[in-house]
Amino acid sequence: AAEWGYSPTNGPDVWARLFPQAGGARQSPVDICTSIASSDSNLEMKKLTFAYESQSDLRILNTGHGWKVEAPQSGSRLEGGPLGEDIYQLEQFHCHWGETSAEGSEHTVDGRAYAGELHLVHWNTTKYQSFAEAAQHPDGLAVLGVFFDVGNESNDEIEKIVSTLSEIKFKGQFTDIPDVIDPTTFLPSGLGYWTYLGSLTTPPCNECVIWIVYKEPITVTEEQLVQFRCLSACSGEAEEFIVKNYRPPQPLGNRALRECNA
Ligand SMILES: NS(=O)(=O)c1ccc(C(=O)NCc2ccccc2F)cc1
Ligand SMILES: [Zn+2]
Repeated sequence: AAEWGYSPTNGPDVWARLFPQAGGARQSPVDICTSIASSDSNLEMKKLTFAYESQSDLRILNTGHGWKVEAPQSGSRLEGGPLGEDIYQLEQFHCHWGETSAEGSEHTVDGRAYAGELHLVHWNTTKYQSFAEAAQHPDGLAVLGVFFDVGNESNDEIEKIVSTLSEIKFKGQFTDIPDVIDPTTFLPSGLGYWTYLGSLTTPPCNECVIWIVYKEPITVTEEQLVQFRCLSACSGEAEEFIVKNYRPPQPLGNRALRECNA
C-alpha cells in the first residue's frame, strides 16, 4: 500500500482514501477557539495528576515520520481531570514540527500555530490489556500535548533527544538515549489545559484519544528545531528530510471543548 506522509500525493488531504477513520467526526488536531472553551467545574474538582519515573537508556527511533521515544513506564500514572476513574500509563513520546518556526504544531489556538508540539502518549491500563487494544476504544488513549515556542534558551531535556538524532538519520534506525529522561521536565510550569475527545493525528487516525493540551508552551531553540528537520524520511542514501510532519486542524463539529485553569 502507498505509504502515507505529508506531501500533496500522500498527505492529510488524501488519508481518508486509505484510512476511513481519518474522515470521521472526532478527528484531531483541532483549532482551539478559546472563546468557546467552557471552564468545566468538574475538571477543577478532579485535579489531573501525573507521576513519571526517570529512565535512562530509552530507545529513540526514526519512524520515517519523525522521532519517537519508546517509554513504556509501568510505574507511570496519569489520572484525574477528564480521565474519570481510569489510570493511564505512558507508552511513548514524539513530536511534530514544520518547515519554519511559523508553523509546526498540530493544534492551533485561535488560528495561531506554534513552532512544534510534543505528544506524551498514554493508554488506559485500568480497562485494557495492551496499547494496541486500547487504541480500538473511545477512552483508550490519553495524549498530553505541549506547544513549542522558539526562544533563546535551549531546552535541556529536548537537547538530550537532539544529541542522538545524528545516529538515527535514516528511517528505521534506532539508538538508546544514554541520559536520564524525566518526562515531567517536558511539562510547562503553568498546568492549565484544554481537553476534548479526538483521535490519533496520524493514520489510521483511530478515534480513541482523550486530548489534554497545555495552554503554556515550553521554549526550544531554532537550532534544536533545525536538527529535527535533518532527519531523513527514507531508509537509504536518498535524502528526503522530514521538514514537516503536522496534520492541519480538523472540524471540531459539536464536540465540547473544556478548559481547566489548574
Ligand atoms: N500524534 S498522536 O495522535 O499522538 C499518535 C499517537 C500514537 C500513534 C500510534 O501509536 N500509531 C500506531 C498505532 C495505531 C493504532 C493501533 C496501534 C498502534 F501502534 C499515532 C499517533
Ligand atoms: Zn503526535
